[in-house]
Amino acid sequence: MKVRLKDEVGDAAYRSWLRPITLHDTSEGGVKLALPTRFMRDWVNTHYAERIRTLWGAENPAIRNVEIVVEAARAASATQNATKAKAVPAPAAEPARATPPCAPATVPSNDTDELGAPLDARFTFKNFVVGKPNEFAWAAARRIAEADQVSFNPLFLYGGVGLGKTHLMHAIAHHIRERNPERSVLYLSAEKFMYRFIRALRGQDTMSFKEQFRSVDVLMIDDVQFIAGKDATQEEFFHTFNALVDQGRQIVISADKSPSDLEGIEERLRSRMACGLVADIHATTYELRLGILQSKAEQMGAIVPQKVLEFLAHKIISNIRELEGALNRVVAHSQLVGRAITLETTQEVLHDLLRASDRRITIEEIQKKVAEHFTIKLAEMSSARRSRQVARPRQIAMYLAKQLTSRSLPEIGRKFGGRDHTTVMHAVKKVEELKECDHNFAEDVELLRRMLQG
Ligand SMILES: Nc1ncnc2c1ncn2[C@@H]1O[C@H](COP(=O)(O)OP(=O)(O)OP(=O)(O)O)[C@@H](O)[C@H]1O
Repeated sequence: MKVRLKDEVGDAAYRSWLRPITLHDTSEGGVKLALPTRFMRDWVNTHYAERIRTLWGAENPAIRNVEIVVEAARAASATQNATKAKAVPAPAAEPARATPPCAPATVPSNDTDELGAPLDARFTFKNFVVGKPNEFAWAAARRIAEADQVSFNPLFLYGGVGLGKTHLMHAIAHHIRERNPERSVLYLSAEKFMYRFIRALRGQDTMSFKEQFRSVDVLMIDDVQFIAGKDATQEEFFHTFNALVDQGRQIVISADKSPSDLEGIEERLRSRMACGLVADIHATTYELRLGILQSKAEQMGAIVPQKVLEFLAHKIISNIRELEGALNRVVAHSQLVGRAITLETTQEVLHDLLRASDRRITIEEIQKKVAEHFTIKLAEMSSARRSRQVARPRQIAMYLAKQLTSRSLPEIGRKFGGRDHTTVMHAVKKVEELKECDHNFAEDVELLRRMLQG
């Protein structure tokens, strides 16, 4: 039968799907054929089962029932590998996330596989402070973490830089693993997904890539905006996504924008990503910032006067990562010099940060100043017009926004008529190139910078 099938489906498909089939057991009138993973079983069931039954029936008329199953022993080891694979260090090629100060780092693992990315042990629900800006995302994340059955698929979390998307994703993974260690949870960045995919393509090993990704119970992909414009990776992700949803597995995705605002992502993938629950995390409020500072100080076992916490919550408003960094600096300084934390020492230690936040230049200010300087309408900063007369000042404004504010590329792009982060990147590069080769241009940009910095 296998020879016949090989002729019919071709060598590659045969090697991928049919050669691994083994005879599981036979009973009167029936036979069970086994495959090592659920994904392979489902694939063979969908694509080849009918043909197998016909051929089997022709060769063995007494066999009326052919069932395709997952062989327990091999399946268990496949699942175990997938489960273990998630908590291992990222390969060197994956740019590491900045490790926050005092970080007790990641959940340890002895595994050598490198499918997923490590989880930060501090990013739990217990350590996540809930407030108005994030309560919806938090509630959705808890629901996913606590549910035994998929209620909405995928969960799509989005929000600005450093507002807690990764923290919530790790919290979901920790919670599921604690409650149900049997469930395989795979967390990784979209960048790492792409890296793994390219490696599989190069090594002509896409079969095992597909198998690994499609046999997990929960797949979590962080910063999906990274695959914007990466067509092959999107295609693969699209199929992985569909295969998992079809099998009733949970998917959680994060991004810096909502699915409908993601540029460079194919329409069919965007609409798939939007069809579950989309939950956003808004910019922080004073109350949330204060709550987070209190919680972080407590976790660090540091005595920080309430006045200092309130001062920081008022002053550091950009994002939670920066807020946390400021508190870490104040506490570290006090421990190193052996002095209690006061409002004065805090101002001293953070003088650079506070000066920047006192005179925080906004993107709107930059747009206005640049538009005035080049005598174009302010609206051109966000318009779709591409003539040099308006495009160049727009690029300069993007460049200055990158230099003079702490906004991320996607945030800057949003302020310029919802442009993609790659457009901002291109603008920054272009202005840098022009500054190098055109002295007058460089002077113009420098003048604008000085005017903005007062
Ligand atoms: N509600 C919260 N409670 C406690 N800590 C928080 C909260 N939100 C964010 N943080 C902390 O802020 C830092 C940045 O959060 P995180 O890395 O999750 O942001 P992000 O939204 O994924 O950012 P990016 O867009 O850069 O990927 C982390 O140290 C995280 O623990």
